[in-house]
Amino acid sequence: MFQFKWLWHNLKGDRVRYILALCLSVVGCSLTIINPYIGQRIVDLFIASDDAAQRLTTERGLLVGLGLAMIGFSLLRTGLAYFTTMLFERASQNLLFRVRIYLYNKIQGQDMRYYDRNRTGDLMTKMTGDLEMVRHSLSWIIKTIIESLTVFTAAVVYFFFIDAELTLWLLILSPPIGIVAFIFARRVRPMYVDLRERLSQLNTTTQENIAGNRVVKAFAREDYEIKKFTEKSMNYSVANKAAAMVWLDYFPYLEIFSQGFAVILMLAGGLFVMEGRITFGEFAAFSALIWGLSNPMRSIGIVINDIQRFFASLAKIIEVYYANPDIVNEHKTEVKRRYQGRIQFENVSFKYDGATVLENISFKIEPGETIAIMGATGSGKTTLINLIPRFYDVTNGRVLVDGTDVRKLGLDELRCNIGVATQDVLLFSDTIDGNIAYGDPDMPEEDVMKFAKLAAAHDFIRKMPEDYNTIVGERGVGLSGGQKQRIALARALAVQPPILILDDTTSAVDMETEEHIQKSLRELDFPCTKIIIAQRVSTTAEADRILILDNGRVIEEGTHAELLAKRGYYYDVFMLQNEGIGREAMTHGQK
Ligand SMILES: Nc1ncnc2c1ncn2[C@@H]1O[C@H](COP(=O)(O)OP(=O)(O)OP(=O)(O)O)[C@@H](O)[C@H]1O
Repeated sequence: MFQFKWLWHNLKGDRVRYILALCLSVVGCSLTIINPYIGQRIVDLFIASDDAAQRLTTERGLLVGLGLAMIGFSLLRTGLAYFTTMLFERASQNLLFRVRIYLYNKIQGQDMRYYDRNRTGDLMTKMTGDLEMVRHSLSWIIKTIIESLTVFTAAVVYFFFIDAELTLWLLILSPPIGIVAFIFARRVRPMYVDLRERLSQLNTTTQENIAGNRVVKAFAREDYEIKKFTEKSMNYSVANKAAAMVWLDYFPYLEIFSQGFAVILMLAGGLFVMEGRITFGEFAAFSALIWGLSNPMRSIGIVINDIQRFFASLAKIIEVYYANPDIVNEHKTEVKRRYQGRIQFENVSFKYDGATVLENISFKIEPGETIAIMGATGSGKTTLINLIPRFYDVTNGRVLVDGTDVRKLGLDELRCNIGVATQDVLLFSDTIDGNIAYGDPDMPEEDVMKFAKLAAAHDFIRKMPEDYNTIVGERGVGLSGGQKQRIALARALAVQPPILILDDTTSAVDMETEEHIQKSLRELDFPCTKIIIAQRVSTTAEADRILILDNGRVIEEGTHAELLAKRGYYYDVFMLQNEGIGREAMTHGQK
């Protein structure tokens, strides 16, 4: 079975430990028949025999020996159980650790499309609850199954040796129990698949709510969110109860059958003792071991439930385990080169799941040039720049960096050559220093400060309680939008990339600060091609060229002056943004 093959594969390094644990479990559980056997001897020799009183004096040594053997085997079994539990725990925890790291690497290695399709809450469930379920299955469920089967088999074999007919009478109950268990398992399985899905929805809602708590508060939608969460929680709870209730449908039958063992033993065994077919001691041995037949039947429901949970969780983990990104680093390089920064788009088109977003785009950027991209919201600006570091691959055409198709460059080399400040600023829960030096953790503090100054962030950082060592909260909590943008800019500059991409990075900063940033960008002390997405004409005016995007097409291209002269989209935006100034100038002119 594929799932077990997968487990076996991932037990690599702990296989010997795990097999040893299974073997010791079998040995330990087989020993359960020894004490009933000793008990049988004691009853037959020293309690039920005609000369029992005499034996107590003549064979006292044997009695003491049997008593000590009972204690000894009990201790041995306890010791084995302790040791095997330890082995199971170690092996399963090691597997959990290995698989978790592997899955984390897998998730890290996925491309943007994967993140578009998978919800964070679902991925978190896979990395936590599902993995823990698999570990639990390995250390507990499989162990329980093996132990139950061993005890059951050992008891049956021992019973056969004592009396085959009485054993067959007892085993009469096994087929109906097997049938009930089979029907139960078939009915409950889809319920656990559904349950797992509901858990993932619950976690997604929780994650989105916590991450988006500011929006919730800003719109005073706490009640709505609580209601939404309660609904998801209720869904999960209802599904859980439904699964538990199914078990209750079958539980009475299994319980009755399990108790039936004791009844059959009492009736048939009693008759056999009266007929002299078995001794009192043998009857006592049956009684002492009958739990070995009934207990596995009792726990069958719990085990089946856990097995279903295990399969539902394992399926989810295997999904991540074998998910392969479309964009992979096929051209790994030993040494990462520094690019010149020449960029070319050649008839590039791009679709998101069938929807065309960019169409036939061609342009060229020479090393060191600054290109501004402007266009209405949703026109495809972010999508366009996402194609340069290969966050997505083109649908048609080519994106070339330094004359080579980006698909033929080493992915890590390519990305190391590009500094990006994204539109949604994400800072890590770390110090400001750690955030700026994210691309190069060994960066000296003076350099961190240098880049903070270039990004106009130094002054406000200085005013923070612990300067550069101030910890910013998750996603940069504690900073204003403009401050976050400036730290993100410093982070992008700090890698001194030959290609710098700024996606609306100065939208939240004031004009004066923007002026400072623009001056810094003009005077960078390393060669750098800059692509700046911006909505403000003040940001784009000084670019070497401006591209205007509309509905995924370049509709205008040229310098500030050229585009103004064209009197197209750029001119309209310019007039709109400078309406006041324009009117004033006209009034002055008329005077
Ligand atoms: N991950 C995605 N999956 C599917 N469609 C997407 C995805 N990201 C963007 N789109 C769609 O692609 C189009 C272009 O989006 P894009 O983010 O590139 O626009 P933009 O010009 O950067 O907009 P803005 O100025 O608002 O940032 C939009 O219609 C958007 O809905």
